[in-house]
Amino acid sequence: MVRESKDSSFSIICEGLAVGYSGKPLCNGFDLEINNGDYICIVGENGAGKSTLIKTLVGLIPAISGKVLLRGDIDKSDIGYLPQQREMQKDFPASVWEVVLSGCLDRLGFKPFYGHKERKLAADAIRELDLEDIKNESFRELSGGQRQRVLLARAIAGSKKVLVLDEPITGLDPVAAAHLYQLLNRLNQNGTTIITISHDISKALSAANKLLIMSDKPHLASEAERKEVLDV
Ligand SMILES: Nc1ncnc2c1ncn2[C@@H]1O[C@H](COP(=O)(O)OP(=O)(O)OP(=O)(O)O)[C@@H](O)[C@H]1O
Repeated sequence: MVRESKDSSFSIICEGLAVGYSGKPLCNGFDLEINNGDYICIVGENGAGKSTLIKTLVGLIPAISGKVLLRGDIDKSDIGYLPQQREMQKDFPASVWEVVLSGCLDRLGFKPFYGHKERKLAADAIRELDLEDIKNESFRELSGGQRQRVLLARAIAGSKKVLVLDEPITGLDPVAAAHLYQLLNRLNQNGTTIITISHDISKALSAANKLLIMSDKPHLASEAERKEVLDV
């Protein structure tokens, strides 16, 4: 049975959720509740279905069975998504500003153009991620670390409620990766709910309050499992 959280103003609830492709599940149905303020790190072996779960959570692919419910003060447009670097177009012919602004597309509804509100959200995200100096530069000419920051700004412009990040440090050098973790911590401390996949488990875990182990039976790690993962 799904528990209603009284402390949070919203929850993302997986109810008997099984994810996969072409009707074939990668896992058994499982229950999970994500509350606002959570920082969840998804871990598991290669091919376990971590990215598939994330894509199902953000609504890019349908669940095989069960469902994802949004409860409380949240809707689909409140969930910002950062795909894996290898899945996005690196030679996108747009400026940093245009890429960040495009994060507000979902907010436009039936409006044909970006308005003052969307421009302000994009400008705030650019400031927050320290991108003002490069905001007129071409996205395709940036380094991997800069690109990742721009894409994070894009996701934040779309929503600061929930950020779903698929291996956000892929391709980043250790310094850029450390900056990214600091930034995610700051966002989380300021109220953004974060759901991330990371292979750098010890770093991700130092910030995450919940660890979701993706396997045949996806579940939140016990304290003992958490310690075990950290010791590996
Ligand atoms: N579009 C797709 N159609 C069919 N099968 C897919 C598709 N994308 C991924 N798969 C398969 O689903 C399984 C899970 O893939 P997924 O990318 O979710 O795993 P992962 O845990 O994120 O792996 P990794 O740690 O290597 O990134 C893999 O066997 C993969 O080959």
